[in-house]
Amino acid sequence: MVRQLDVCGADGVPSREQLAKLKTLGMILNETLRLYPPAVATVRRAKADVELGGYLRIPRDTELLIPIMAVHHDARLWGPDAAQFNPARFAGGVARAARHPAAFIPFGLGARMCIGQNLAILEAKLTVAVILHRFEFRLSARYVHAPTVLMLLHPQYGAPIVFRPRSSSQPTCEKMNPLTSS
Ligand code: HEM
Repeated sequence: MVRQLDVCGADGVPSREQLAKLKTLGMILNETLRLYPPAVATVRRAKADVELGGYLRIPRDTELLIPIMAVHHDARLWGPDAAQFNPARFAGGVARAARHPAAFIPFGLGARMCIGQNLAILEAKLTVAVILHRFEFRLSARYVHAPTVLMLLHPQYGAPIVFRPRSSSQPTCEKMNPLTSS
């Protein structure tokens, strides 16, 4: 059961402990994007003949599929627990989470990487914080784990979640709540 994430004190300023909770939330989101990247692959076309790593010659105009999902699940990069949900692997930052600094690529890489990356992460953090401010929740017993791809990765049978309103005696976070602050 997910219970609580107060992200600000009574004065609206996050404490050290609350900042630590936000960092943990970022790690959880990263680990979710690692195991279940919504964009499972991206494509690049070589503008010129190029040699990769000294052993692979790629002729101009070749299209390359970059398998984001496979890179994120590669045990050579992520270690023997690559298939496990372990947000702690991001404790030292994204670049140190795997054996290669560019192993985590849910938003792509380089000049054409996702332009909405920061917005997407901010939205996700705010959404979780606002939900946790008002509800406790847990996965429904009806949930079936069946990630599948239809353009994007998504749960084939949905992700039913059971919400329970939190008691009103909990501390409030009005100043950081974009839905209620003026
Ligand atoms: C979790 C949310 C999102 C994920 C996982 C995601 C993922 C991606 C990926 C993998 C690419 C291709 C990057 C590459 O080939 O290197 C991409 C491109 C792009 N994304 Fe996102 N994206 C997300 C949210 C958003 C949002 C919120 C916006 C806009 C507000 C956005 C706008 C774009 C645009 C415009 C491109 C094309 C960039 C270019 O070609 O220069 N994305 N995204």
